[in-house]
Parts: sequence; structure tokens; C-alpha cells
Amino acid sequence: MSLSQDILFEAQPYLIANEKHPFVQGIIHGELSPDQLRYYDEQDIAFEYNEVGIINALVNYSTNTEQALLFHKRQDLQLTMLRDWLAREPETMPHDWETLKQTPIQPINQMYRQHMAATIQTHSVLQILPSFAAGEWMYIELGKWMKSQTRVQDEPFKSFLTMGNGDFEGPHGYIQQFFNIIDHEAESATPREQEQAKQTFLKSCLLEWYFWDAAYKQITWDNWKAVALDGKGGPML
Ligand SMILES: Cc1ncc(C[n+]2csc(CCO)c2C)c(N)n1
Repeated sequence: MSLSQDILFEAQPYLIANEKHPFVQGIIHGELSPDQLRYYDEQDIAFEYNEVGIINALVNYSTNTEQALLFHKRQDLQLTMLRDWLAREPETMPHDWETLKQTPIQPINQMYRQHMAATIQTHSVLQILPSFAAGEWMYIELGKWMKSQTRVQDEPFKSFLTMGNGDFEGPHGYIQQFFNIIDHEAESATPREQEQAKQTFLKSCLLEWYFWDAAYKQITWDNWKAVALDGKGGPML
């Protein structure tokens, strides 16, 4: 069995857990409050901005030029998505590139971004790529699963996790190409390095669940602190 097959087998329970999360269920049933959606939007755009640094590292530590070109193309898409996202929501969002860098990073988002950033020091595509690819894989799989569900057709719920273009899916999509790279790099890696790569992928899957959870409960440094200092955190916590 290839490393990517092994990873995907072990990631299945995480996918199911994400499907069951009340935030994801809330998308299907159109039952999320404007505050929950705003929290998600703000934190996710900051998350995607952080991914720019991860993708840069992937270009940097590529082991051949085909890899570098693929990651470079993915980076182009990332920057294009961010530009369009910033242009779309000027009312509620930090709406330019400069203010994006000042978005407050709430606790779970910080944990996830540090989990990803920590892999950069390995200088190894085999360690960096799974931290990043897991989130894309999770979103694509959730999007596919949602197509099989009866879901509300109102915005913004209708567009949530509906991947418009086919860049990510299929044998030539990013997801499969990322798994091919993981398998290629695994060939020259030790069993321990392979295990580490798998655990990194699974931890990202777990942090995906917590990312929904943080948005559902709107976990911030302020309410976290309130719980820690005097046991008060509002009804959601
Ligand atoms: C928590 C969280 N995890 C992963 C992604 C990354 N992501 C998932 S799908 C996709 C491309 C198409 O939108 C990207 C970049 C995110 N945004 N938020």
C-alpha cells in the first residue's frame, strides 16, 4: 500500500467527524447565525493568507522543477482567490491586503497555523505538504459529500463548500497531484519520516474539525480568557 493510500484510509474517521460537526450540519440546513458566519469568514481568510507562506515553502523546498511549477501554479490560484475574496466582502471583512495581515488570529486558528508553519523547518516537501494538503482534501471531500445531501439553497449556505472549478478534483487535480508527490517523496524516506508525514496529515484533519468548532462557538482569546479566569464564557462555551 502506498503512503497516500495508508493516509487516506486512516483519515476516513476524521472525514466522518467533520461531516457530523454542527457547523457543517448548519451549512446543510441553513442554520448558522450571521455572527457564526462572520467569525468563520474572518478567520478563514486569515488562514488562507497564512497558507501563502506554506505554499512559498513548498516552492522553495521542491525536489524538482515540475514540483516547483505545480506549487507555483497553486500559489497563483491562492493569491487570485484571496484577491477576489477581499474584493467580494468589503463591508464585514478586512478588505485590503494590508489589513488582512492585522486580522486577529483566534486560538484554534493559531494552533492550526503553527502546526503548519512548524513543518517548514524540516525543509522537506514530505513533511510540509501533508499539513497543507489535508485541508484541501477535507474541503473537497466535504463538498462531494454535501452534493449527496438535501441542503438549503439560500446564500451563503448554497455556495459553501461548493467547489466551482475542477482544479482540485480528478486524476489531474491538485489533490491527486499532491498525493502523487507525497508518494514520490516517501520512496526515499525512512519509515519514521513516513509515519511523521501521516501524523501531520491527520493532525490537520483534526484541526479542521476544531476550526468548525471554533466558528460554531465563536471562540476568541477574550472568551477563552474569561473561561480561564472566572469560569464565565457565555452560553456557547
Ligand atoms: C479551515 C480551512 N482549511 C483549509 C482551507 C483551504 N482550502 C480548502 S478548499 C480550498 C480551495 C478552494 O476554495 C482551500 C484553499 C481553508 N480555506 N480553510
